[in-house]
Amino acid sequence: MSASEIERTLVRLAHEVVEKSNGCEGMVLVGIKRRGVPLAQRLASLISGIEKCPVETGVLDIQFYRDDLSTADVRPVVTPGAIGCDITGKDVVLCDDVLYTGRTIRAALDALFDHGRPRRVQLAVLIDRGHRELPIQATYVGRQVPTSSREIIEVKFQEVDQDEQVLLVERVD
Ligand SMILES: O=P(O)(O)OC[C@H]1O[C@H](OP(=O)(O)OP(=O)(O)O)[C@H](O)[C@@H]1O
Ligand SMILES: O=c1cc[nH]c(=O)[nH]1
Repeated sequence: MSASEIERTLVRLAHEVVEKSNGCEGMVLVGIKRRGVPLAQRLASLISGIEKCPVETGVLDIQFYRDDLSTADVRPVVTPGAIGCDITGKDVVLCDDVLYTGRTIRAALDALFDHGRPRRVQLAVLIDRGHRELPIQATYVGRQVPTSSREIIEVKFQEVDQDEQVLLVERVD
């Protein structure tokens, strides 16, 4: 995906979030580090522009220790720290760049509920590449990309990578 395709996709996702949520009252977009954070901030800004109301954002810091991208033996490590917003009673939209096995989102849900009790939690991802290992599904998907387990989706955002594109690359062992 080029920068303009990413932009168009985010505009569509923002409209979908507003439509499904019937506005943005009580909404908090929580980004998963690293690239979920700019995703949440950009969507919040777009939603805010559509609805003419402020939209809060937060951050969850979840990192994985894993030897490769396909094994089930991964350990999510949630970095304790402020999420940066109050989520109790709120309509939380978790945001991440890629949805793959679903393990990051499972860890994110655990971490989220350590911070409070949201009214509802939805999930927005830029890319769903399949290969789920847990029963997790995104509410909002930018693009479904069928992949083989030898392939990797590389999302590059200006804020993190000083580049803006999505690539499908072959994994090198
Ligand atoms: O569904 P899963 O199998 O958990 O994979 C998805 C996660 O993998 C990527 O993060 P990564 O671990 O590569 O960290 P990074 O974004 O900090 O590079 C991506 O940003 C998602 O958070
Ligand atoms: O292909 C993948 C799988 C997990 N996370 C990514 O960023 N890309």
